[in-house]
Amino acid sequence: MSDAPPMIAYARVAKTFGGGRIKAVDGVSLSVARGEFLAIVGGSGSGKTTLLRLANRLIDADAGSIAIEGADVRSTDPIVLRRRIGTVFQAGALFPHLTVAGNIGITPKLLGWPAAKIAARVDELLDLVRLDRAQHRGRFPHELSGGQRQRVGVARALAAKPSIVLMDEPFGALDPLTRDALGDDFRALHDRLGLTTMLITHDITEALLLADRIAVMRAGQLIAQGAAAELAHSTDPYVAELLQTPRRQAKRLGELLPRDAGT
Ligand SMILES: Nc1ncnc2c1ncn2[C@@H]1O[C@H](COP(=O)(O)OP(=O)(O)OP(=O)(O)O)[C@@H](O)[C@H]1O
Repeated sequence: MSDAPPMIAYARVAKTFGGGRIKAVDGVSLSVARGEFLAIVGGSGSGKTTLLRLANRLIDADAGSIAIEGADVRSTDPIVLRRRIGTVFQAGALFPHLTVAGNIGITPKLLGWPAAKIAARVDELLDLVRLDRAQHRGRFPHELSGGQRQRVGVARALAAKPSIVLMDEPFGALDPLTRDALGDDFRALHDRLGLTTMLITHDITEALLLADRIAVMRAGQLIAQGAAAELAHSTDPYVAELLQTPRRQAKRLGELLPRDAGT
């Protein structure tokens, strides 16, 4: 066992809004190991986005602490934090007036990289997210499909070589096939680059298929966490309910698409 601290560690974290009336995050303790892919699932308003925003200090916790590689985020310069943490949000989060190259290069530009180095990095990232360089570099976001926009969003998040990627429903607005392909591609990138990823999704099937571990949020609380097989043994009724749909679908699809069909 390594003594290295977790990449991300939440300890009894709480965050309220509305003068304390809304407990968005309510006493959450959660560790994410280096190289781990963690999915956060839960209903609307359960605190998923708030949990993610606390990690890169878009908002600050009211109680508890959050550490990145053992260092409290409150004592880390937010600029340094955002360089180490890439973020990908829902479709449409690109700057509409900037080209693909402009969008991908924005963080390196803010960090003062020379133009030639930014251009080389943009091309490298276009390759990484499997978009043809010449075809896409000069396009504007409105000239791209939803899936291409999200690939640019991933490239932008990776531009300054972060070790952590936070994703908030990144594939939510896409058609199922594009969503599936993008999810698989990102998972491969996560593995190849040795990233640590936290991904929010409403879709428990997506979480089960992509993540190493799943954290289940409900009313601001973390009610369960574990790999698929561990969640399958949870006695929590909400977790059981969440797993019902993928179980039913898997059974039905297994019946509709028998392995030996057509042979
Ligand atoms: N800036 C804010 N001001 C006031 N209330 C907020 C703010 N941000 C979040 N909330 C409230 O905190 C709770 C948790 O919100 P959060 O966005 O974290 O949930 P979520 O699980 O990400 O939801 P969704 O899946 O719908 O995006 C909700 O009741 C929400 O209305």
